[in-house]
Amino acid sequence: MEDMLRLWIALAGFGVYLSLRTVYRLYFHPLSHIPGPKLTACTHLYEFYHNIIRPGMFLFEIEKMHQQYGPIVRINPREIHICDPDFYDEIYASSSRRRDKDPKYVPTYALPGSMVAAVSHEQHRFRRGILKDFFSRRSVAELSDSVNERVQKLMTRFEVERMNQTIVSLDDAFSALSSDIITAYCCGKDWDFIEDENFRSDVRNAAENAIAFTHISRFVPWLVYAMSALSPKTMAFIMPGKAKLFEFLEAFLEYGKMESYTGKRKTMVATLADESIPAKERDYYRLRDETFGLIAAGTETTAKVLTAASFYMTNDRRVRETLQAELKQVMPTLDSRPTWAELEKLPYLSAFINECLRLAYGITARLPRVAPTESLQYKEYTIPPGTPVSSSTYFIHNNAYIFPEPDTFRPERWIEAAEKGENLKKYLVTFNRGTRGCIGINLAHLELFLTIAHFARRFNMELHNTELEDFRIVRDMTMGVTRRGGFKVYARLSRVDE
Ligand code: HEM
Repeated sequence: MEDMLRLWIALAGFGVYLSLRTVYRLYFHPLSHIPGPKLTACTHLYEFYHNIIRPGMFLFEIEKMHQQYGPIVRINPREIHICDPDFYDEIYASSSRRRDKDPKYVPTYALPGSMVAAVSHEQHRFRRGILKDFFSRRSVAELSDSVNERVQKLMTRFEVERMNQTIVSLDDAFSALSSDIITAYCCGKDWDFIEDENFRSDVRNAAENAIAFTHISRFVPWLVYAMSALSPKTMAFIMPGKAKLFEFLEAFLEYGKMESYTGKRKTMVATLADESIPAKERDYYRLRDETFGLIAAGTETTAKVLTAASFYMTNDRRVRETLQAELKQVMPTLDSRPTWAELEKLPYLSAFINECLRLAYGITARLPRVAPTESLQYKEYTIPPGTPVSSSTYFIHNNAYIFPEPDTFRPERWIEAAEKGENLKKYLVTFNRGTRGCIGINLAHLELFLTIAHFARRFNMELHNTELEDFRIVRDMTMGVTRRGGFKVYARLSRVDE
């Protein structure tokens, strides 16, 4: 009887706590003046339901909130989403202003030792500073020959598939290419996935595992730390793809610490492990997470844009013919080897790549940033310091005011804007912006220009089991997911006439 009484008192106490918390969140919380549904202001369960029970659907709920409440909404008790492209650079500000990551959001990446998961501005700056020279325009340009070598290897492989009239899974092929490029740059050697019969990529499998856990990791953050410490056997049971990659990485980490890539430049791994770095910033978990993060970030994102490119150049004959006609100017024969700089000067190729970047989105997740010491002012709303604020790429790239008929693939929009003196690129945020934006943007551009140019100059395609609907995003699992998972293109290749 006494136990029952205690239980009732405990339940009543909990009920009072929840009621008081609800009243506080609704009427006294520093964000109580921000528009949005009462339910999202009161509880995280709304997001839990729309991201875990209905995996990856919260992004579309945010879209509905904006339709009802306007450009600024409180999407959960402690977070704001702003759908106004002209406010983007305030949220994702450059180095003169401090931007932290949200500690409640970084478990999404399940890589606590990486730069992408560093919460404070200072820790991030330190981690990014170690590697930033590898990704400067000059360093990446020096990498051109080695990237070109791998692109040519893939083209030779495609030539064999063409002669055999095989149906090629282009997304697997591009994933093999991008993971070989970044692994070699990072660790000093690659897995040679391009030569694998099925373009098998353990990086791709690991990324798929990570995507499946992305929202769960955030709601159950201790899982991330528990997973990091799992024995290889247990990890292999829960996340076979990630376990396999970690297994490979161990050997690569050892190799990368000793070997230099070009003879004059150290590998990224060796640089991360250098004795000048404080010991706790170069332990095994830190090296493993950073390397995994670099390889995963450099693989699926780039491969996704290349896959989209292969589809859009085939889906519209006019696009393909315009692209091929322009490419012939710098690639008079199928064996021509234009430089990156020469390709960048081609207006239609550049416009085509921008349009692929727009509709591939990169990351659809909302990527919150925190201004720790600064109040942000959005119209009449003051956002207090310490508030996580975000603006999803998905909404900016689909903004019909900036990109009329946003669902239509139309490279000409970039050329027309340039002719009118409009800076449309300001609204292309596939790589995010500011201090925490993509470090790999130059490398991604190099890969996109070289691969698309050589592929489009040499091959035409007949699509199989692939249509426009396969490129519509139906879920946000950090990466945008379609009805059949990632972007997939199946095609039979044929040769372009000299
Ligand atoms: C088309 C290809 C790519 C796209 C769309 C893309 C997109 C992005 C985005 C949106 C972010 C911000 C993530 C966040 O805020 O949490 C990011 C960060 C990052 N990206 Fe990329 N990326 C691409 C290619 C690459 C490549 C080739 C690399 C090479 C290693 C790379 C490495 C990274 C790293 C390390 C970060 C974390 C940067 C930081 O926290 O300072 N990315 N990328």
